Order: sequence, then C-alpha cells, then structure tokens
Amino acid sequence: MTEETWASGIGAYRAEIDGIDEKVIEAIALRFAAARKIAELKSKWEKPVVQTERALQVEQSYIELGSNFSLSKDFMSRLYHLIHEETCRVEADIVHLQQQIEGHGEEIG
Ligand SMILES: O=C(O)C(=O)C[C@]1(C(=O)O)C=C[C@@H](O)C=C1
Repeated sequence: MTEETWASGIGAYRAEIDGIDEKVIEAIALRFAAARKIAELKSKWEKPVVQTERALQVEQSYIELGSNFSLSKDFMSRLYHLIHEETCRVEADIVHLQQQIEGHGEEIG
C-alpha cells in the first residue's frame, strides 16, 4: 500500500460523493421550485404558510423512507426540520411580496 493507492482510493470515493451531492442539491432546488408554486397558491387563497398537520405528515414520511435505508430517525427528523424552516422562509417571502403587489396588508386611514 502506497500513498498513491490511498490517494486514488479516496479520490474515487470523493468523486462519488461529489456526484451524489450535486444530485442532492438539484433535488433540493426542485423541491424549492415546487414550494414557490405552493406559495403563489397560498397567497391567492390567503392560506397560512405553515401547515402543521401536513408538516407532521411529511416529517413522518421522511422518517419512514429513511428507515428503509438505515438512516436514523433523529437525522431524518432534523433534516426535515431544516428543510421545512427554509421552505417556510422562502414561501413567506413570496406571500409578502405578492401581498405588496396586490396592496393587501397596507395600513388604511
Ligand atoms: O405542503 C405545503 O403546504 C408546503 O408548503 C410544503 C411544506 C414542506 O416544506 O414540507 C412547507 C410548509 C408547510 O408547513 C408544510 C409543508
């Protein structure tokens, strides 16, 4: 075993990880694109950004899907909470912008 063997071994696995990370980020970006469309709809129907019941269902499905791949419940839960928090922030920005455009929420008088 030489340093070159180590370098090519770790290099191959790191390239594998880099390729997977790219797909993960693409998938996350697609999820945010869908959330932006949801935000437009919530704005139109004047529905709240945070939908607790739905969020609990999605968290549960993260946990179940993760368990199929031996990913810990705690990790899946934390992962969803992080994604959910940022999704709500992105959605709220869109809803507020939409409200400004449509003149809702303005102080009258
Ligand atoms: O289902 C929705 O209403 C969404 O906007 C998606 C989502 C999520 O990120 O999973 C975000 C906000 C809600 O609290 C519930 C779920």
